[in-house]
Amino acid sequence: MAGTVTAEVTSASSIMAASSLFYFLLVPALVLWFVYWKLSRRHMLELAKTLPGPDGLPLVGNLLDLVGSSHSVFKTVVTKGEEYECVARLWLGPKLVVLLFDPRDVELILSSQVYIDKSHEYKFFKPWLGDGLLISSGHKWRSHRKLIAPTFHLNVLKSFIDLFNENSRQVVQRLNSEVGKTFDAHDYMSEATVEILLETAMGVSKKTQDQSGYDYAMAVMKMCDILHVRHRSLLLRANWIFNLTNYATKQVKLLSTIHGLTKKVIRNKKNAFMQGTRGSLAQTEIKTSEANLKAKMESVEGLSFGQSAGLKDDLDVDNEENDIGEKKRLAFLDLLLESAQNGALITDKEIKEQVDTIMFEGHDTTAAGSSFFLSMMGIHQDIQQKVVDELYGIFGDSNRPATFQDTLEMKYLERCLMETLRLYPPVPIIARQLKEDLKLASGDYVVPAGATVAVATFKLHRNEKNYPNPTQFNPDNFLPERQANRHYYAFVPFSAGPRSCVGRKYAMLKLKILLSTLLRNYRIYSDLKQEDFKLQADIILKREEGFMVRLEPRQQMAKA
Ligand code: HEM
Repeated sequence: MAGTVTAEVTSASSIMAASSLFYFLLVPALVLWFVYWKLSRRHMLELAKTLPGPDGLPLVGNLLDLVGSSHSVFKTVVTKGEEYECVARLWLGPKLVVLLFDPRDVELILSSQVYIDKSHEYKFFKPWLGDGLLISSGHKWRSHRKLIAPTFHLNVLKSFIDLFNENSRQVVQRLNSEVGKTFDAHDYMSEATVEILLETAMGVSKKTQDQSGYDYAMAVMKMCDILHVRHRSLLLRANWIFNLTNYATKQVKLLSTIHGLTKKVIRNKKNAFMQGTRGSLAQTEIKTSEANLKAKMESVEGLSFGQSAGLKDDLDVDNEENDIGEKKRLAFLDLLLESAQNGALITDKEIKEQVDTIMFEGHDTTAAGSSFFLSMMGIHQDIQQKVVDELYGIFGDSNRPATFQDTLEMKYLERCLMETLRLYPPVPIIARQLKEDLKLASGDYVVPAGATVAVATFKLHRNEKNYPNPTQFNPDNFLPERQANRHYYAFVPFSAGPRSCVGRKYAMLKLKILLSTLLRNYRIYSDLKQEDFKLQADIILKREEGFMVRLEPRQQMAKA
């Protein structure tokens, strides 16, 4: 008995000794780690001190500015940003974020092959988009970009024109039930853009779609809200804390809707492949002889975004690399499935990630862009009339579908679209992680390695030096002569350089057909003015109150 007690006492005291040794070692280990952490950040802190920026509180920095509703945060950031002309430094807890607003600095970031990695904030997309084009880096990004960019080549896009027209007419029919009422145009634009993507890039016909694009679009919107909350909250950035919250449960549910659709799309397409229906939508044989290369280059220039304003288009770099020799052009999902069958280019998991990426990037951005465009037309009746006059010049009283040539003639409509993307860029922030110091061109500043650099397109596009009276909706900002005198990086709604948007020609062609069809059929009104917009600081720029407009049918497009 006495022996047992002695043994217990001995074992208890050895546990105590071990735990005191643990604490004895833990404290110096923590101190050492803290000293190392401090020293490793010294360079960053010293350089950060030289950058202009609002004062913050100890430990949390400027995080309190990000507390509140999406709209109030947006307003606070925009108001505080007014003080800073080219660059502003923010501390989000220990995280250094440097916002750039000067085109010369924006060029250094976006045109670079070095500052090419996305910032840590993009990792919250991972459960949704995996290692898709938007967030991947290094060899994987490069090889997949090379594979995917040509699937949005002009010759593929031209084969989508009938589907763009057909879907646009269906939107016109659906909108018939809203005539005379005030309603949120974004709901219709979201549904339409999802369905158009499914039929074109994914090549899945309407008959095989048994789930509405609307459910998918709504789930995407709610997912973006969750990601945005995580961007703003220091606590929710940690996965282990996030996973304990209600947000994580919601995310699982939303992802099951989102992935449910994309999995079904791939399954349907694979079945069609097995049955021998390959590349049914967009397969085009192209012989790149010298003569048709010339013709092709001319037509590509004809569909650069901003063709009427003479903007250069760095997408051609992607396509030039792939333009050598004789080629078979396939639409996006056809090409990915064929590449997977032919060998090692892409795995099933990677196909799924790219489909999720294109479905997201391809619909939410264009839904926002088209909804802002309709709002602008509703507010600026005189400008709407000018667009309609142009369309009358092209189509007369006919309600025939638009051809590719027609879209080239929609020069004023295109200017209105670009002006919309200037004032309301659907992607209001583009962020990169700096692995090396960056010397800015706008002033004597160096942004240190380790910082997140964010191109704030919203503010960049409203710089008075580049756009006189910058908050006014003025499509003439995109007259060729005005554009020629402006820095190329003063307008980057699709980003620019090696990581620019692969879908921008697709977006421009689709938007021109969709929006011209809507304007040929309806006159649009808005009771709210631009000053009334409650813009939301979201992943994709939105209006908190919705995109409220009213419609009246146009009997014909005759001049007013
Ligand atoms: C008005 C419409 C659109 C706008 C304003 C837009 C804007 C952008 C921007 C700013 C980026 C860079 C994002 C970043 O670096 O964080 C981007 C990338 C991307 N966009 Fe778009 N986009 C639009 C439409 C589309 C469409 C229709 C597609 C596909 C069908 C698409 C596919 C992509 C992809 C895959 C990327 C990632 C490219 C890469 O990192 O290599 N986008 N887009």
